[in-house]
Amino acid sequence: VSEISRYLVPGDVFLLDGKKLSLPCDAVLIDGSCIVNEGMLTGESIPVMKTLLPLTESPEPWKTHSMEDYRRHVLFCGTEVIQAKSSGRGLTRAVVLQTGFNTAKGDLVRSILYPRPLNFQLYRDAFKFIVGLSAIGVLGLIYTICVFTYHNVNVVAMALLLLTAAVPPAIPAALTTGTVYAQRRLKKKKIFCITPQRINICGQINLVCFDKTGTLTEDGLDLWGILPSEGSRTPLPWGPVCGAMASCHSLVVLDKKIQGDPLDLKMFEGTHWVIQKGSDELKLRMDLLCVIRESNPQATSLFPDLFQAPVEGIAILHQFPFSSGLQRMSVVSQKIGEEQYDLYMKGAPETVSSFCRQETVPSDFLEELKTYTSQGFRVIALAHKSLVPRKHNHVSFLLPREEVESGLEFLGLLVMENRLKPETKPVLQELAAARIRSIMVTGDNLQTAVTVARSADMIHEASKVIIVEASEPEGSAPASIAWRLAEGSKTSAAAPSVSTAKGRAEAQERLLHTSLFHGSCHYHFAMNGKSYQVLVKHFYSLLPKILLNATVFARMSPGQKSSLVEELQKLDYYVGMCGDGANDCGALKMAHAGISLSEQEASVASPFTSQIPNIQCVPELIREGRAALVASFAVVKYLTLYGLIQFVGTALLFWVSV
Ligand SMILES: Nc1ncnc2c1ncn2[C@@H]1O[C@H](COP(=O)(O)OP(=O)(O)OP(=O)(O)O)[C@@H](O)[C@H]1O
Repeated sequence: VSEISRYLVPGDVFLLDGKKLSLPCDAVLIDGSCIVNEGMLTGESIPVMKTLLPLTESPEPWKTHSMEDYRRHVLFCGTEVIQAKSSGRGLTRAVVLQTGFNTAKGDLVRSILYPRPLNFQLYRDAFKFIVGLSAIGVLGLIYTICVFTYHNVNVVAMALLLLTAAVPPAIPAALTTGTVYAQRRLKKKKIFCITPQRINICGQINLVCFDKTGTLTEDGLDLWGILPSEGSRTPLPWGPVCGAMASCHSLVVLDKKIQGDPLDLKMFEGTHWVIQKGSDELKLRMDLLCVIRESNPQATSLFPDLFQAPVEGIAILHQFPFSSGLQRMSVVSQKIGEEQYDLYMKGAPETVSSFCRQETVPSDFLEELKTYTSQGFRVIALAHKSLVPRKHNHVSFLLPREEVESGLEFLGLLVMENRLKPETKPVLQELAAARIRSIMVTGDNLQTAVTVARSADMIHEASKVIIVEASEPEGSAPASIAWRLAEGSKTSAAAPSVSTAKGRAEAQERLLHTSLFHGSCHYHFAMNGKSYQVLVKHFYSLLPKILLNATVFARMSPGQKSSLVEELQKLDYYVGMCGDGANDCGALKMAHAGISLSEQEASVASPFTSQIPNIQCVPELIREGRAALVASFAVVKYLTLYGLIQFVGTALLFWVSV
């Protein structure tokens, strides 16, 4: 494809033969599936699975899907196809959608050539300042014309001399000198920048939003435990839970190494199974990925029950990939040598439980979830369904996702450790000491996020956390907001002791009112994406007051993350955003200074990219921004003073000399 890429036009069909390929255009997959590295686009270097566009009646099926759905079927220009798998009907095929500047890569080049105009006070003031100087220059011009016309001398050259003395032409250059040197220093610290004008803005940042997983906490979370919904808890016997852990992931084998989402990786490692390609021996097509039991004697002796599985392996027939918006992923799989198909789902516990038959969800599900999230664990739920072979034959996985993902059986919870990176706490303390606000914006559970924020010192031990729960209007009831103190918040000693439930509720309400409106104690608001959405829609006038003290935003979708950054900017904050994943892209672009933690040198995702995967880059960038700002300002002051002295001196000379 690369040789003929300049001949490609939208509508052309091309074949992918499985070799590595850097895509020359945006294309939609119509047959087979691909594994792609989209680091250039998202800053995230984990391989992403692209599936074929489902068949629909619509003449333009890609337009009927949401952006999130659409991305799962589109191969973007500039990204790299690592593997292409056919669907058994010949080679993998894709249709060209866009070429040249209209593609994703074109977007990157365009964002470098024509960055988004900056609405920065410094640049606005610099413009006003130059207009002021020009006015002085024009006065000088009039003065010279008057003086020299009176004495009948060559006016033009002299008049221009005075005009240019007042407006130093080097001012724009002076404004960029600081940034050029700062950019060089940042590069040495492995922080890359595609829009150098933003470096000056970094000096003004007074609020930084942080993503949690992979940014504040470690990416490779260790599997802490499994909590099956029924049966004995240790050791884990073969069954659907084991099947889900072995097959419900989007891991791939590249260069003999298993790669993919760190969460998937840890979960799969917990099973001690291995990934292998289909083979004649297994009576499976070569392009199918399967997970099989490993005959590792050491592991077998450690986990005897795990290895007494009545199945040889599981073939993964189809994947419905994970997306932050949906908060879940599922796979259709088949036990090797059996006719039956299985659907396994994993994702956020609240989301997964909503797809399950309610009788299969344990009655203490919410309490168990709270127990683990309040200790700061990351909790994932698993679910399963057997697909009836008669009805769901070999094309079962081509059925719409919603149809397959229904009436599931709840299997249990996976509990993963959420360890803070060693650099997180000192950096957050440094920012707090510099009076720069830190906010956590995450897709994870609210209680987990609050606990992590407390352990990272984002919320001080003595501070209260007030959970804001806003609900949509229901029937005749209008939209409402409820406030409640989060678990672990110390109630004030001054709080009156009330024994009745009603009295206690009233006392708590009074306490909240006092803390909120009379500033008697330090408090932080925390809310989830749903409540944030309701506040934006129904309580917009209250939003600024809440945002001024909100520190934790959990279960935020990518769209809500960028909307939050925009709302904070409306409050005149200079907002920095530091994130690592594809779900942060919108917010990274929206912020005054978006910093993506990525192995890539540049991505369309954000103006700054730090190759060192921790938040130490944030104070570095603010420091360099301030240095650049101060240097630029000092040079501008020097040049202006120099120009004005020259202006006055020349004007006096003109007066004296003629
Ligand atoms: N690979 C995955 N498979 C299934 N569910 C997942 C997977 N990764 C995350 N989840 C679930 O979806 C939720 C949202 O994920 P998302 O990637 O948006 O945010 P996050 O990784 O939890 O946090 P952050 O926004 O801080 O990176 C997670 O809290 C988790 O419950």
